[in-house]
Parts: sequence; C-alpha cells; structure tokens
Amino acid sequence: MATLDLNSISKSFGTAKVLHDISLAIEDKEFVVFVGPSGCGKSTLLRIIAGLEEATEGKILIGGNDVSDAHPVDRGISMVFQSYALYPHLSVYENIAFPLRVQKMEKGELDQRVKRAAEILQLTDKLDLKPGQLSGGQRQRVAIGRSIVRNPKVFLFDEPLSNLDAALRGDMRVELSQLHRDLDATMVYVTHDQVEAMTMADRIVVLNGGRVEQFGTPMELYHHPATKFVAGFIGQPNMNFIPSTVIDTANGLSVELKGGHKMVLPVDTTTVSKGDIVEVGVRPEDVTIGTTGVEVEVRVLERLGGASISYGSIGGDTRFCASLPGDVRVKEGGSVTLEIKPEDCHVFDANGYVLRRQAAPELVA
Ligand SMILES: Nc1ncnc2c1ncn2[C@@H]1O[C@H](COP(=O)(O)OP(=O)(O)OP(=O)(O)O)[C@@H](O)[C@H]1O
Repeated sequence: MATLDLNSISKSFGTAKVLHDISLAIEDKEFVVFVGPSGCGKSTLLRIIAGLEEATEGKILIGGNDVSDAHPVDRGISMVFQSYALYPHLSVYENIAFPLRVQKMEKGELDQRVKRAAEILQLTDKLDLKPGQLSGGQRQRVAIGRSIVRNPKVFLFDEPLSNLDAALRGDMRVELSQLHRDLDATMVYVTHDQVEAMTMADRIVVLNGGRVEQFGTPMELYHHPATKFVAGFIGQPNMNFIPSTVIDTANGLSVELKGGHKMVLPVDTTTVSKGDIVEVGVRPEDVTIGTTGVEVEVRVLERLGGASISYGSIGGDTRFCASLPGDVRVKEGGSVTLEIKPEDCHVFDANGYVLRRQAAPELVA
C-alpha cells in the first residue's frame, strides 16, 4: 500500500476551470473522503488520480513515484464505480476473477485470490450465482471484490453506495469501514453525503467550487470548521447561523444577536471592528431550554423518541433548528427561549471565514 500526493492539481474543460491548485498529502493506509455539493469537482479529482482524466497542471505521486503520465492500469489503483459495472452473463466468481483473467494470471493464484476476496466480502456461498440473482448490496460487494483481487496500492470509490436504499447504505458503511481495517489499504472515497464522510473517514477533504475548503479529521471539521461553508456542510441537522452586530472588541467579542440577545464570545477580534456584521454559528445539539438566550418561534416539532427536533426561526426569517429532549413540552406555533454557551459558538466574518477561538487560559504559557 502507499501514500498518495496531489501537487498543485488544476483542471480546465475548455475555458471553464473546475479544479484550482489542489495539493493534498494522503498517508499510507488512510481512508480519505472527498465530500462536497454536486459539481464541486470531486469526481473529476478522483478520475484524475485514476488516470481517466488528465490534469491541466500538477502532479500525482503514488508511493512517492510520479504517475502523472502513467496509463491507468500501470498506476496501481483500482476504482469502484456507482454503477456496479458487472457482467450479467458471468457468475460472481468470474466477475471477481475478470481483471485477473485479463492479466492471464496462473489458475491456482487466481482461484486463491477470488476465494480470499469472497471470504472477506461474505460472498463465498454466492460465487456460482449471476449478478441478477443478487441484492443491490451484494452486487456492490462483487464490484469491490473485483477491486480487491488486483491488490491495488490505492482503492478509489466513486459514490459506491448511492444506488442503495438508506438502510442498506448504513450497513454498507459499516462493512466498508471494516474492509478498510481488514485490508489495511489506502482508500479515497467520493460522496456528496456528509454522514458517509463523517462515519467512514480518517480525514475528510471538503471541496467547494473546485477548491479545498478544509482537510481534517471528522471531529476537527465538526468542532473547528474553518469556514461557514464547512460549518454548514458537516453535522446533522445543519448548524444555525444568526446575523449579529459587533458591539465591542475589548476582552473578547461582544455581539448583539438578531432578536436582541447579547453575548461575549471568546474569539480573536483583530479582524473585526465595532459595528461590523458577523454570523454566530450554533449547532442544534448545543442549545438547551433556558430563561435567557435567543427567542425562537417553533414552526414544527418532530418527535423522534429520544430527541425532538424543533424547526423554527428568530424574528420570522432566520432559520433556527434545535435538538431538544424527546419529551420536551414545546408547542408548535409557540415560542421558546434557548440558552447558548459562548464556548459552543462559532463566529464567521463577512467573507465566511471563522474568527479563531482564543486559547483557553490554562493552555497559555
Ligand atoms: N467532460 C467534461 N466536460 C466539461 N465539463 C465537465 C466534464 N466533466 C465535468 N465537468 C464539469 O466539471 C465540474 C465538476 O464536475 P464533477 O463531476 O467533478 O463534480 P462532482 O462534485 O463529482 O459532482 P456530482 O456529485 O454531481 O457528481 C462541473 O461543473 C461539471 O459540469
């Protein structure tokens, strides 16, 4: 297995530049997920790594070797697509064996590899069936098996679970995480689903408009989003953003939130001045019902059992979602006061960049 380095990758289709100077160092055996909205360039970036698309600028290194000009089959990668691309007339065994037949691998070695892959993917009792006799999840496992037998240095996955229903997607997420541990392989996985990214990745690359917004572990992105885009994209339900006015910058950032609630937030104030408009981000799970805080009108209350999700707004037009206790006594059409702790707030400037948190006093030397 191997490291994967992207050095200043850019890509244009005609005059349209879709990837802008992307550099990433992916470690050996790491599971990295590219996530972002439709059209952000994640599939194009994956296809460039695979050699199915040529970068306009930049270099790709696998295991330290420059493969930018190498043919896809010579890169030591294997790609699993959203459409399983199985041969309907071939058995599961022959579908998995296909790339090895193309390589003209010796029969004993081929048989051993196919059976080992089938064992890992729990397909041993399905080897004689045809793809048409399998469920969607089993078909996707066959497609993954076809990747495994090639012993690639890097596995590439392009939205492999999008064709499956929600329950099966959940099961396959667990299976893929397990597969990653079993194979100890470098994996790059593309999805638009932030839940897949959060649950499977060692590190996540958030792409937006062909640029890397942030590259970090799931919890780094959740707790320390660098931009409003990342803050809004990672976490379910989405973070709330409250328009706020800076009222003072001495001893922390004093703000007046929409609706009139005032707070002092422990963030760096060097880039903002009194009178500036900022946005205070707070996650639905970080609020509690209290006596002082933001006044929220509740439009809909979804009772999930263990939690109740309230959908409403501050002042009629600033959307505010809160995750409250399952048996909370709140009426749809009523209002509720929600307490927000300063340490749970994220503050974004007019350009959507986060104001860094001040170091906790005990961390200051
Ligand atoms: N062959 C092509 N010719 C021209 N433009 C292309 C081509 N392939 C992709 N693009 C454009 O490049 C941009 C990025 O596309 P890409 O498929 O990489 O996005 P994505 O993030 O994978 O989106 P999705 O989740 O919808 O698949 C889009 O604006 C797309 O229209």
